[in-house]
Amino acid sequence: MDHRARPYRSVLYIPGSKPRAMDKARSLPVDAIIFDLEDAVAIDEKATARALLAETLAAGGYDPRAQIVRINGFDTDWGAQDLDTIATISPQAILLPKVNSAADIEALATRLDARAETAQTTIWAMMETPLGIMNAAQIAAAPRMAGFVMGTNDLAKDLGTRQHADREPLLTALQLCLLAARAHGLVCVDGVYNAFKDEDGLGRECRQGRDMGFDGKTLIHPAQVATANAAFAPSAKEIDLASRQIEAFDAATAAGQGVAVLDGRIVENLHVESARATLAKAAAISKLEQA
Ligand SMILES: CC(C)(COP(=O)(O)OP(=O)(O)OC[C@H]1O[C@@H](n2cnc3c(N)ncnc32)[C@H](O)[C@@H]1OP(=O)(O)O)[C@@H](O)C(=O)NCCC(=O)NCCSC(=O)C[C@H](O)C(=O)O
Ligand SMILES: [Mg+2]
Repeated sequence: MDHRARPYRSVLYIPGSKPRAMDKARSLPVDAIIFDLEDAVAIDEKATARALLAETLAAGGYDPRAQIVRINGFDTDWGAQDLDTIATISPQAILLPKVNSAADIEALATRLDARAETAQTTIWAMMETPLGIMNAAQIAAAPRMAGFVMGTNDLAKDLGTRQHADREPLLTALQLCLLAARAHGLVCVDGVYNAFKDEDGLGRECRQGRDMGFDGKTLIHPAQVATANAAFAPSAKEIDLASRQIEAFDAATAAGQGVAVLDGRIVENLHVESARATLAKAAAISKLEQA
């Protein structure tokens, strides 16, 4: 499936060191999984997590969920070995943490190009450093790029922001990354909500992310999945409006007019494009949930 056509409402991180959690994910209704070898894995567990993850992914059972592996950076003791091990199972996508520039992506792409097993592997970038945010457009345009994941914890740390429920200190960075992702046809998913037992707070942040234009939210616990799936799916009202906009525009076109009027508002070709995208997203979600 084309990476922009598939839903990414819920993108769950799973530590590569936790076999029970990796097993549980085979039955969770998530759109995508990030199998993590980076920050969720303690230093003395890095090697065992890497081997366990390769074995677990080779065993499979995660389709139709999108599967992304977050390796450690190449400036650490583990990044090169992570890639060597994970490459053997032809991963769908590699997520590179703390990306600062297009050169970081090009270096990973060169390593992937050198192996037959990773011919189809795409690259996702963690957008979580001030330099990375400033270089978002060139990173989005780099080879093999398919998606951005906002790393709001690292970003807040580097910026020295205070925590605000409305995330005001982070909004410029979030919007810059969305702009760059959309300009280059990438998926863009929002950062995690750390208080995983606070359903109301998560719901608010998901709605904010959806309003901004994110495709979905990264999650840290299964209890967060339903909230994200609901927030990032087109609502029944949106689906109804989209269908009626298409109908009204088709009728106007048949009558030789370029613009329709529905519920007191104009409907032009660009609105019909959005309406078709809404219906396509709803259909993709329905297909994924039935698979
Ligand atoms: C947050 C947790 C440490 C909580 O763990 P725990 O106390 O074990 O949770 P529960 O007992 O409530 O778990 C219930 C069952 O659910 C399974 N589980 C828990 N978490 C996950 C998960 N992420 N994926 C799949 N399954 C999960 C447990 O195994 C239990 O199963 P069972 O026993 O069979 O019923 C824990 O949730 C956790 O470790 N979460 C992931 C944390 C993580 O990945 N952090 C790194 C990513 S966030 C990040 O790095 C952001 C970014 O880089 C930035 O800068 O912002
Ligand atoms: Mg991070």
